[in-house]
Amino acid sequence: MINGKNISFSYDKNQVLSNINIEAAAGNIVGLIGPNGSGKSTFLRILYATLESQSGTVFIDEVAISKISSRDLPLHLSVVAQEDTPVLPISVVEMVLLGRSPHRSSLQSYSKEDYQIVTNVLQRVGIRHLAERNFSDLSGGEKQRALIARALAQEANHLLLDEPTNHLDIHYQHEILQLVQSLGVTTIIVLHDLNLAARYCDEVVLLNEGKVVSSGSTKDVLVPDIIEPVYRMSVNTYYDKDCFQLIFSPERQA
Ligand SMILES: Nc1ncnc2c1ncn2[C@@H]1O[C@H](COP(=O)(O)OP(=O)(O)OP(=O)(O)O)[C@@H](O)[C@H]1O
Repeated sequence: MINGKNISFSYDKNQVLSNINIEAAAGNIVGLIGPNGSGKSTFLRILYATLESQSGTVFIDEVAISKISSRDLPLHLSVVAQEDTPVLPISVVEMVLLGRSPHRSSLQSYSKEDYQIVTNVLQRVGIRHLAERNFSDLSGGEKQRALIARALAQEANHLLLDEPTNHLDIHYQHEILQLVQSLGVTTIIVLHDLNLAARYCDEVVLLNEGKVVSSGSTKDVLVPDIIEPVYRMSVNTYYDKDCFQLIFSPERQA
């Protein structure tokens, strides 16, 4: 379980999060959605402890994150963040192997099992053929899949993803989210595409201007009355087999 309780945060005097609560129950996928600048990435950074909130607490399986050492945290929590590019040249396989480092001491070399896990996750995200390529030479979508592979190689049972479908073509957007769904890992995922959220998330938390506008089951939150004023778009819903989806059109000018 991942729990953020009463989280507030300001950059200097600019308050960007006010009293945010989120709960991802074991094995659930919770979507964090909201317009540009609503505070999603800031909130996610607080959840993985690269930013410290001025008030509130984050819990991983009911243990306050401040009580988990920085060495142990990656055993519990994998993260795919935005702008996560290595400074030094590194091959794809070396990059994904970094996901295994929390499982060994700094003096230990990677084991046969580590290499096997890395081969498996490269296969699962569809980039096994790129294993020996330089990471920084990959396309945006290939890089994104390598970063997801690294998070999977980490084998933590909690996952935070900041716009993992960024740069991915429509096939891989669905393939990666199906993969995340198949893991059964407790996940909080920032998504801009509300139809992907509708299809793959169990619950969503909708932020606007640093506040929670609505949270709960995906089908209760992603409804026109809630979505239209936040995104200033006209919204209709329809069912694609058993999954509801949204159709957007610009609001008519008066
Ligand atoms: N390092 C920073 N210093 C000061 N202000 C910041 C910083 N990072 C973000 N902000 C501001 O905090 C607010 C929330 O930004 P954040 O990136 O969390 O929003 P977001 O919902 O993830 O946006 P987007 O959908 O555009 O990625 C914005 O007004 C942004 O300008």
